[in-house]
Amino acid sequence: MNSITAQSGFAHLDDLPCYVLSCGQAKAVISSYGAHLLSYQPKAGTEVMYLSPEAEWRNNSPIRGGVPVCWPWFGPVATELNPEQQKLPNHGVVRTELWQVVKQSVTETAVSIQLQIKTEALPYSNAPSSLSLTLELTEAALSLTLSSDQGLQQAALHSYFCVDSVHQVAVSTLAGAYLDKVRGGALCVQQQPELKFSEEVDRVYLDTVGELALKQGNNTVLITQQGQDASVLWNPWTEKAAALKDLPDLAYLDFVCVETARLSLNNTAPLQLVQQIRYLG
Ligand SMILES: O=P(O)(O)OC[C@H]1O[C@H](O)[C@H](O)[C@@H](O)[C@@H]1O
Repeated sequence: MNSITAQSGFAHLDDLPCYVLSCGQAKAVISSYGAHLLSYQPKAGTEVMYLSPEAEWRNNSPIRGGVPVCWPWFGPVATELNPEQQKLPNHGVVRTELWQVVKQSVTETAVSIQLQIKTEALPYSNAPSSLSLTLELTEAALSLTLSSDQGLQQAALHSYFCVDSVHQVAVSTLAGAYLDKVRGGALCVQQQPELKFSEEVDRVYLDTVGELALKQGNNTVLITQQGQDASVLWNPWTEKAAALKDLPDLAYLDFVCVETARLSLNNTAPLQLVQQIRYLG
């Protein structure tokens, strides 16, 4: 029977408020803390998302792993959004807030939940705004849709995908221009369609296509994106992983981040950012 059930705690994250969605063999777990997807299993025993065994959620910590929601800025806040130069967190303000569940739906073919957060004022605007994340699970795929009636903001679905070994993974199609944050944001061009990992990667791909494929061995995860103007590929590699307190030193081997992002600060259109994840075993 398809269902949505409330659950307290997930993995080692005691008391974390969660919802478990089941659709046929597929299962997803989302927390209302940050509207944070924690797990996606297209079938029993097959986990698609990476969750750090050292992730924390108390004391205002964003959860390391799953799908953090970044909004209304990505990375360090841009000066345009922070004219008073306040000390503001990386990746916006909603990763560590409790969201409200505003809709739930269970049918024979799909299970969905919508979470919403309202803010009275953002650092750069006194206008109230609201943001919602809809998670839809079918037997074939999991979709995350992040929407807001506001433009002029940044947003990202910062997905951590688990891999057997980062050395064995390729992400395609990523040919084209990218900003290399490991090299001070230098504008570079990738000639080949695939990205393989052999060092720290922190790249903002600008010519981003609607469907990316994360391949390893016989498995492929298809990542379909809409509403994005960039895809961010991240793996911290050895030194940065060791420096992150909520990630085991060797955990850089276990995941890659493929992030669907909208980074333009000039886009006035309402936000509608979609990432759909499909596992082909
Ligand atoms: O440690 P966090 O705030 O979660 O950020 C983790 C990473 O997110 C993105 O991938 C950025 O491009 C990286 O520069 C950043 O290090």
